[in-house]
Parts: sequence; C-alpha cells; structure tokens
Amino acid sequence: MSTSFDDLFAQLQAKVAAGDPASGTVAAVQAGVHTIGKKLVEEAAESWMAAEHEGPDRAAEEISQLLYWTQAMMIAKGLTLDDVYTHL
Ligand SMILES: N=c1c2ncn([C@@H]3O[C@H](COP(=O)(O)OP(=O)(O)OP(=O)(O)O)[C@@H](O)[C@H]3O)c2ncn1[C@@H]1O[C@H](COP(=O)(O)O)[C@@H](O)[C@H]1O
Repeated sequence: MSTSFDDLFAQLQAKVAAGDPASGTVAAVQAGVHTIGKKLVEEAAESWMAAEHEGPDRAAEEISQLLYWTQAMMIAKGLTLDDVYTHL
C-alpha cells in the first residue's frame, strides 16, 4: 500500500512515541544518529546507482528508502516536518 511523505512521517512519529517493540523505526531511533546516518548514506548511494544503471522502478524504490531514512533521522533529531519545510 502506498503512502505520502507526510503520512509516513506521522506514522513513524506515532510508533516512536509509543515505543512500539515490533517497529524497526523504534529500533533505529534507539540505535541513534550514527547508525541512521550510515543507512542514510547507503540509501543515497543506492539511489544514485539505481538511477544511473537501473530502470525507473528500481530508482523509485531506492529513493523511497532514502526518504524513509531521512525521516528516521529527522525523528532521531527531534525535527518536525515544518522544521524542514521552512527551508524549502
Ligand atoms: N518505508 C519503510 C522503509 N523503507 C526502508 N526501510 C528500512 O530500510 C531497509 C532497506 O535496507 P536495504 O535496502 O539495505 O535492504 P535490506 O538489505 O533488505 O536491509 P538491511 O539488511 O540493510 O537491513 C529495510 O530493510 C527497512 O529496514 C523501511 N522500513 C520501514 N518502512 C515503513 O515504515 C513504516 C513503519 O515501519 P516499522 O517501524 O518497521 O513498523 C511502515 O509503513 C513501513 O512500511
């Protein structure tokens, strides 16, 4: 099922606030900025490689994971969507 950037962010915030033990996002936020940062860079590289060497569907998939890890980083740093949107 697809979702929007804002809806995914709300979902992740709620899981972290609740401390959902089944959530990979909760585990990632508990692991911290260093761990999340490595995933962020990994997904950025995979997005680049998919865009350069693979088809549009693979590029979209990797970019979706990049957006997910961007949101995980925002939550780990206590940032809201508005904190970021104000710079767009
Ligand atoms: N959209 C995502 C999403 N995109 C990426 N990822 C994570 O990013 C990883 C992608 O890493 P890779 O590309 O390296 O794939 P992999 O090799 O299979 O994974 P690793 O070996 O690196 O862990 C996935 O394994 C997930 O851990 C995501 N994890 C969760 N979501 C969504 O976030 C929501 C909350 O998820 P939970 O917090 O897990 O409940 C749900 O709607 C999920 O669909």
